[in-house]
Amino acid sequence: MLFCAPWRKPQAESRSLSEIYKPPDGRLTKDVLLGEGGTGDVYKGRHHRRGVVAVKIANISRDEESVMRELKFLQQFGGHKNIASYYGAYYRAPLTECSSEHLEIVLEYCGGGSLHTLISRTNGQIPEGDLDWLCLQGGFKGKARFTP
Ligand SMILES: Nc1ncnc2c1ncn2[C@@H]1O[C@H](COP(=O)(O)OP(=O)(O)OP(=O)(O)O)[C@@H](O)[C@H]1O
Repeated sequence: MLFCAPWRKPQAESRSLSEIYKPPDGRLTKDVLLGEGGTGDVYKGRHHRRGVVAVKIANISRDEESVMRELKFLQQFGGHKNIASYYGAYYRAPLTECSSEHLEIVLEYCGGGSLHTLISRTNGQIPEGDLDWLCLQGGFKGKARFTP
């Protein structure tokens, strides 16, 4: 049986985003562009402790609410076997007065590519065994089964 936690009014966060999401203690590098999403571009990168990761550059100046919603989701569900793990987020101040503030969201790198890529690559003819596996999973991170 499922129980819902009682709703509590969120406490006003008095700290700034730059205080909450401090830049990493080590280095986070970005390499090739993996894709573009609603909240920002995603790069393959390397984190000093996690190794190969995906880094989403989320523009908080443009739509802070969507970015925070996505972050909340990742913090809550990132440990699920079908959802990329969330490793942390780092605040990047604007470089100039005209540029934007960003959060660099560090995620588990999923090397299998997207379902969309798989459909295109197989011309819509996903092998039956793979299809069974995908349906059973209800989604996929692509870590085990497919290679890019
Ligand atoms: N953890 C990851 N590992 C590998 N590639 C990723 C990862 N996350 C995203 N990508 C790549 O970046 C693309 C954009 O991902 P993103 O999650 O930002 O957007 P989306 O899910 O396609 O759309 P939306 O932002 O609207 O939810 C994906 O299609 C995928 O190619």
